[in-house]
Amino acid sequence: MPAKIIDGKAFAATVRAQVAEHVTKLKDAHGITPGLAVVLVGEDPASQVYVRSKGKQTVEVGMKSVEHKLDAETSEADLLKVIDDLNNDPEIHGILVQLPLPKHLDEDLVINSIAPEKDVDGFHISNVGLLGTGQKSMVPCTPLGCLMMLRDHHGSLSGLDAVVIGRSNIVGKPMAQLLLGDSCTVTIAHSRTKDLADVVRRADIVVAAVGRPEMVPGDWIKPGATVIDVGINRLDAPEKGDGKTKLVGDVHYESCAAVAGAITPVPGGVGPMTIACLLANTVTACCRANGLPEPEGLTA
Ligand SMILES: NC(=O)C1=CN([C@@H]2O[C@H](COP(=O)(O)OP(=O)(O)OC[C@H]3O[C@@H](n4cnc5c(N)ncnc54)[C@H](OP(=O)(O)O)[C@@H]3O)[C@@H](O)[C@H]2O)C=CC1
Ligand SMILES: Nc1nc(=O)c2c([nH]1)NC[C@@H]1CN(c3ccc(C(=O)N[C@@H](CCC(=O)O)C(=O)O)cc3)C=[N+]21
Ligand SMILES: [Mg+2]
Repeated sequence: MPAKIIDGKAFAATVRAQVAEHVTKLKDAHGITPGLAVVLVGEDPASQVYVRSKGKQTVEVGMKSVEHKLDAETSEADLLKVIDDLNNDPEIHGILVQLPLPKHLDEDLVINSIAPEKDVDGFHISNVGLLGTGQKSMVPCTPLGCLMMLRDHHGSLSGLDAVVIGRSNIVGKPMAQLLLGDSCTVTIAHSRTKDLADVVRRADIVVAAVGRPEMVPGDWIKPGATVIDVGINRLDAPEKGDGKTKLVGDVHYESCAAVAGAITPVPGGVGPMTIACLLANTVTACCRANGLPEPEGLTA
């Protein structure tokens, strides 16, 4: 039987509808509008597309959207000043600094300068520590989106073998924490892992977050396993015409879909869920800032 395709685009639309409903409540009952600020340093075209689509969706769910575009040579002091102003702005409940930053800027320092309660990416050391100790935190958007799709598909994840390929601070590590929190037996694989194929073959759940186009072939997948493809790789697609490109994930979709029980496509899988979870985190942050009840089912 071919795999069930987990439709992240449709799922994200339902998450955004829940966010929009909660935003309306906040406005009508309390006169509060959640606000999200996105800070982009430099002119990476891919980041610009992504920032634009976040801004558009933020407005569509009824929230305030602010974009700070700083040039690539911005000094650390100037960037920290922008963040400090946003930390102190009562109309801003969420702050996202688009990564990666230009090399002259210290990413850890910059991220840790965001007020933890406004850190809707969940990258601040304080949120990382809270998540790792099972306390209420801001949960990173991409892993949260993956978790929502996994819970929806499986019901309970308890006791399942999960393999996360990739150990980055923004995807792999927090993903592993969330799976552990849902009582999976978790393995984190990376570039030094021996016999990756054998490790992946044991998994009921495979999350691929590597950044290598189509590197996971179908013959690594246990029949019936769930495959979550986080990878976003833009490749040239001369077959579509001159200068055209296409997006592919970190798994080889066709061969994996032939053996998996369920799989997320690229595009239309994890990506849209990431943005929806960013909006969800912003509403959650706004509710916490105002001592109001949080939307249910929109965090881990
Ligand atoms: N859909 C979405 O919303 C998002 C998608 N992404 C995408 O997810 C992917 C991963 O992103 P990110 O976590 O930031 O990437 P990083 O480059 O930060 O991390 C990649 C990880 O993959 C590991 N890795 C590299 N090569 C191999 C290999 N041959 N075998 C096993 N492991 C390997 C690395 O291991 P080591 O640590 O040993 O070097 C590292 O831990 C990218 O394609 C990115 O574009 C990212 C964020 C959001
Ligand atoms: N501070 C920070 N937080 C992030 O969450 C963050 C970041 N920096 N830097 C870059 C990565 C990447 N990322 C994506 C989110 C959505 C899509 C997405 O919506 N993708 C669509 C396709 C978009 C297209 O066509 O290009 C899809 O998969 O269907 C992709 C990638 C978030 N990131
Ligand atoms: Mg990275």
